[in-house]
Amino acid sequence: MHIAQGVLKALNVNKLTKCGVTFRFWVADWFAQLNNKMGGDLKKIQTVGNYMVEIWKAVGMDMDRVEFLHASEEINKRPDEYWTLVMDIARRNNLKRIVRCSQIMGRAEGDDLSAAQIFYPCMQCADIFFLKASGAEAQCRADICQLGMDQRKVNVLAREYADDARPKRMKPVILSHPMMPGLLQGQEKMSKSDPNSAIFMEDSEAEVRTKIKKAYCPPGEVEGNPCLSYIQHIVLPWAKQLAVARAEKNGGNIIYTNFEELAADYASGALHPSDLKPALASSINDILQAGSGGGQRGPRGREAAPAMGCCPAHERGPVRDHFESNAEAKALLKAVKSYKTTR
Ligand SMILES: N[C@@H](Cc1ccc(O)cc1)C(=O)O
Repeated sequence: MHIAQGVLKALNVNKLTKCGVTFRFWVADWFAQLNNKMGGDLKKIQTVGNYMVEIWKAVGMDMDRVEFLHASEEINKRPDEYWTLVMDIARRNNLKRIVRCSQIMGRAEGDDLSAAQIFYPCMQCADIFFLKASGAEAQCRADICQLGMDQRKVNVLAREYADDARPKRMKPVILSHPMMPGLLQGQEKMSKSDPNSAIFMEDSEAEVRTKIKKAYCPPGEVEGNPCLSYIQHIVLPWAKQLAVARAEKNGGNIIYTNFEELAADYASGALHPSDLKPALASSINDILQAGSGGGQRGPRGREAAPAMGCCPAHERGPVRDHFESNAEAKALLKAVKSYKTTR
């Protein structure tokens, strides 16, 4: 799992549950199978699902108002309701409209899609109206769809369908998080097949340093700079600050608590990539490593940074430790690493 799926998701969930929202995770095992992930092996897919849940728990997602639902199980509990919805959505949309949703499966519209990949968007759209607790009223739907920007097309389809359905249905609110770019030049997206394009939740301290060192970070350029995206969307929201250790001649040590100030300094050249990158790597390592004391450790010679604001200290970022010290988690990670991914 890359850091956007791990940390960004946990941040979003914590923000929502803090406001009183109940967050239902739809563990989309059947969807991965329809999309031929893991060669369509449902057992492997479910192991990957369990590993993801394990990471979210370890990274400090506040579990009080979080539920995990497995698509394959939930659909089989109320098949009449589910498939009636799927058929109605399929009947009210032409093939072109469904194919336009291909991005939600990581496919392009021009790809040679299987018939399963035509089911997929119809089913994902149905999920939104199916997700309320069983026995819910006929108007049932997820109130808010919180997914990545890459899932927007199907969420819009659901809003359109809400108007087309008879009787009409309530429209869901779409809350999309931005997509994190890949770390290397020209990588619009992180790629699971190129380990250097993303930080993974179980990367070692040294791997994080090497990846950030290699990352694209053109001096003075804020737009399209993946290092700055990481700071804006992951480090600052999580750690509330970025502490940069700098030689006196380069301006001395500085702590940023807000992205606009950091971006302005970066754009003007006052903050240089060679000072920014080690700070970013340390900060990511703090997020992933409980053993270092979470957010306590600033760059060398600095006063300790305050603890991460996002969650209680005892729940903070023990991802790396967890997968080392917990036998079950360790076995899960080993199994997942042994799988060959399929496109
Ligand atoms: N399409 C999503 C997975 C998903 C499937 C069904 C849903 O209802 C929601 C999400 C993805 O690829 O990440």
